[in-house]
Amino acid sequence: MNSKKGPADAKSDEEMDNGKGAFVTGQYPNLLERYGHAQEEIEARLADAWRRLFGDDERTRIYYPSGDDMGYMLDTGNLDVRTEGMSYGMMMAVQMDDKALFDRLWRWTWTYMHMNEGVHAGYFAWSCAPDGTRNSSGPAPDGEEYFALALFFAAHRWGEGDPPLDYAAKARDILRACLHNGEQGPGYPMWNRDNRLIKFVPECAYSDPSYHLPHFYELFALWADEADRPFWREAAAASRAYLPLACHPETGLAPEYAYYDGTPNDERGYGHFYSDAYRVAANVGLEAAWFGATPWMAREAEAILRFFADKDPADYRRYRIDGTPFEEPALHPVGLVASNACAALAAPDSPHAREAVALFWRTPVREGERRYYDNCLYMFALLALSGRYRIWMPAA
Ligand SMILES: O[C@@H]1[C@@H](O)[C@H](O[C@@H]2CO[C@@H](O[C@@H]3CO[C@@H](O)[C@H](O)[C@H]3O)[C@H](O)[C@H]2O)OC[C@H]1O
Repeated sequence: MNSKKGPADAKSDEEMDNGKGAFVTGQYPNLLERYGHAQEEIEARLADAWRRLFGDDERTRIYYPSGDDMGYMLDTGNLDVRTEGMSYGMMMAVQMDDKALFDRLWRWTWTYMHMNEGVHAGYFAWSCAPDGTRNSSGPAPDGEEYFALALFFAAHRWGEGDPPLDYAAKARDILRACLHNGEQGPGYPMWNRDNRLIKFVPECAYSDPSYHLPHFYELFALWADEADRPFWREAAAASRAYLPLACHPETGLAPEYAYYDGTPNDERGYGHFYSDAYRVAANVGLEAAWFGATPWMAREAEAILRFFADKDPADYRRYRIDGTPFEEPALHPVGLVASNACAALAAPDSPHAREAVALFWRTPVREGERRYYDNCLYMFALLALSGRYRIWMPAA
């Protein structure tokens, strides 16, 4: 891996796709400051959002302590606990250097969600009730990928502890299951071993564009089992090649689910730009902050920013990826505002980047029943736009 190459030094798409690995910048753009906010103001906003999400404000909280040493993130709209939310909470906690919170979330996850046996052994049940009862024995791969990276970062910030706080060992176990389940008995890998694309669920043959995190896979290529490192490097390249196929060239919108050739998958009625898909903009933004933007990433960010520039969040809808609106309103407009703002990291000079970030800055965290997903995307956006969403490397 090369180092000290900043986001300004945009790489060609080929350079990112050649399987040789991306660049660690070691520097994180603070777009909020660049766009005129004082550092104290930014810190205050971060602290306030953190309090609202993880404190005891019943209007905005999404975290609930449980017993002496556990806690969970509640999907307040569905009244369940999801691997998505638990892994997001862990990623937020490690970025904010809150080990106590991280450990509470991980203990809950390990106790109630981790599966030791059955066809999905080594994975985590994607949805549980707040008392820990499983609602499903199936996993959702976006949880596993976030768990793995959050655990590596925890190991690098705080060191390995006793099981289950042996973070890096657990991260490697998860990634091993993700690639090798099914090789010696029943089960399915979470990545298609031939095309190297992440699946929507292990037993299906299609993908969810918002699950593609090439910037995570570059780091798995450094820290996973040695034998699997080449796969992770290739998975990063495969995802970078896949996203341009899945995202509409004019609007930048991705469908929730897509086939391996990128075409929207309407089989289950989710081949449109809806909740899951909002994360593509945030992912592109974070990848740009970490490793720089390829020309495609900059074009993709510009397209999304342009598409939403003349739209009022109160009127956000479900859209076909060509931009045709449905009557149905967006379920998570605050999350969409937040993710769109992140896209500015890949195109900071685009004419709509400042407006998107200003809109986010004017938007408060969400209150009410549907707040969980919005507020997760909100916190990630605040971290990314302030240069506080970072790669934690192993101590030298
Ligand atoms: O069928 C399930 C499938 O639903 C599950 O996917 C997880 C849940 O949906 C995704 O995020 C949701 C986006 O919409 C918001 O309204 C929800 O609050 C979010 O949770 C999430 O990324 C997936 O992990 O995966 C397993 C399948 O069996």
